[in-house]
Amino acid sequence: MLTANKLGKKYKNRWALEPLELELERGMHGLLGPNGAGKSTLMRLLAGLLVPTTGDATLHGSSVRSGSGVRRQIGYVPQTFQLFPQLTARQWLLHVAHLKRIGTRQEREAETARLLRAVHLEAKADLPARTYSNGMIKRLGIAQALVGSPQIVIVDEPAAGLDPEERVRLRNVLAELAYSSVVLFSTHVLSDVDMSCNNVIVLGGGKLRYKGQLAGLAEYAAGKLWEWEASEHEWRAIAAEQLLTARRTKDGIRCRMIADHPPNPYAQAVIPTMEDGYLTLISQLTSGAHR
Ligand SMILES: Nc1ncnc2c1ncn2[C@@H]1O[C@H](COP(=O)(O)OP(=O)(O)OP(=O)(O)O)[C@@H](O)[C@H]1O
Repeated sequence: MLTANKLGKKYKNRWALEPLELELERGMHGLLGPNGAGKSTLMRLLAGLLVPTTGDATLHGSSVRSGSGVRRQIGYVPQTFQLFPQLTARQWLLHVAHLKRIGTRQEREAETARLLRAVHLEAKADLPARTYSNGMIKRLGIAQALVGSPQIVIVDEPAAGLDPEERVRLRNVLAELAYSSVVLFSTHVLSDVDMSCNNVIVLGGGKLRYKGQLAGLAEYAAGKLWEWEASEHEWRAIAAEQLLTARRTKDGIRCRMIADHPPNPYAQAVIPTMEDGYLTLISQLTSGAHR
């Protein structure tokens, strides 16, 4: 189990991440939060790549910064992943396996073949990386983090810049890993969390705002989500940022809005999704209600 105990990071006088407590068990954990919320800071602290200002992160009781034994149990994939464009995926993974001191050449070759299969890169394994799509490069980034079978896999924004097909492929790769490892990934794509995670962590303004089951996030919007059919005139009178969605229908414009009270007599309360709950929580932060 990966545990954060009063884990926090300050730059000068400002908390990038206020001290928080977390316990991550095997499975998929989504990390959400607006830009600057502290997601990368948290992930780098958990991966042992940043020195915390307070507290520590531990894996089965040992600090993630206590040495190479623990470090080898944590695979980290940064937002942008640099590789040598002339190397093939196979050459790159063999090189990483060598750096991670994986046994004999034969063992390194077997590990490389296993990982190429795991991230579905076998067909392109012997082509230079400069010929790869963004999605393939991300999958290679994940494969290199998996060399040596770490128990913890931390991925910073795996979905960024990928087309929907590659996103699904990558999500499935992570979901397969989560059968046997702790997988933590950050994203701005709520549907990726909705489709693959049971557990979610929400950061906002450097603070932990929510941790728990995905279903619990929807509760933030319970009784606050309204829908109604507006005329074009009414719709134009509502500030765009107040609406979650506005969809043209044959009778007008179907508006969806978060508000403490019905915005008009025709608005009906609707059952919120996890995305509605997340947006409600974040809108409370920006309005100051949850500071
Ligand atoms: N090296 C640093 N020096 C000073 N401030 C930093 C440093 N790294 C991060 N910060 C600040 O800490 C806060 C959290 O940054 P972080 O990168 O963790 O956010 P994030 O949630 O990952 O954002 P994004 O979604 O934009 O990637 C931000 O206000 C950022 O400016």
